[in-house]
Amino acid sequence: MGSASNPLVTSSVAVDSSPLPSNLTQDDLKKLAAYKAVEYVKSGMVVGLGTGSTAKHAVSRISDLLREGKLNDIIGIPTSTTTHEQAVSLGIPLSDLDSHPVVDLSIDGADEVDPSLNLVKGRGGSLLREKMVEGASKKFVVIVDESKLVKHLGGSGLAVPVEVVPFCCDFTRGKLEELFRGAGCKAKLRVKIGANGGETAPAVTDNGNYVVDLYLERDMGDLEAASEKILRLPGVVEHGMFLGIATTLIVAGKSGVTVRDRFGVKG
Ligand SMILES: O=C(CO)[C@H](O)[C@H](O)COP(=O)(O)O
Repeated sequence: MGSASNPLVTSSVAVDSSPLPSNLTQDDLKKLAAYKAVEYVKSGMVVGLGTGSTAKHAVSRISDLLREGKLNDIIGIPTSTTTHEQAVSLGIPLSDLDSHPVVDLSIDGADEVDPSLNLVKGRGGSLLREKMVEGASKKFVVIVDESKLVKHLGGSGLAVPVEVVPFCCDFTRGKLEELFRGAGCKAKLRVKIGANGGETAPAVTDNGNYVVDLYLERDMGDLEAASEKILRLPGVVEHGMFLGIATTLIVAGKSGVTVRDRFGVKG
């Protein structure tokens, strides 16, 4: 895994620089990025299957290509129960990291991407399994529409998720808020919204844990240091900052689809 603080050498390649039709929806852009990413999938690969509204397009594209005989012998490693269910329903053969500890390629969305290809993930709640699978991948292709690009992680003003154990989760929430007080942090336990619109209970991850969402007013500074501080807190399981893990970024925006590779980290 690379370092967030290393200067990066990246290439930016416009694969379709002609502007896209202006009536494309955000979901159309997600699909364009996902389909581009699936071009990296080759027969015989073990493929990490991401979670979320962007990744689901990639999963469904892989299944189409398997059905059409354009791909063969793919083994998918799902990053959530939701993706597991989608892949099963589409007939994609599945396994896990115990049986396939090396993943050739993973494809997944992200909530934020900074200029060094560091990510925030986990607003969909699957950050732990995503980090395990994508961290075990030789290549990790991130697929986003352009709304996900930020100057620094946390810069969207939306959540930076942290998965915590349920035991005394408010204690852990408070400790997390204290850690980033200098960045104007507010830490909130994620709750499930009930059918009537009221808050009912903490949201529970696939691993039986809770999520504390960090909302930052300012840049948290050195990301590796921030990561270390979070992970040192007893009660924290994992956080949603993916530092130096992504190898390729595919962005779909009004001006076209671009691909950026990050060199010197993974093959
Ligand atoms: O990290 C994730 C789930 O835990 C998702 O990849 C992330 O939330 C992006 O989701 P979407 O593609 O729906 O915008």
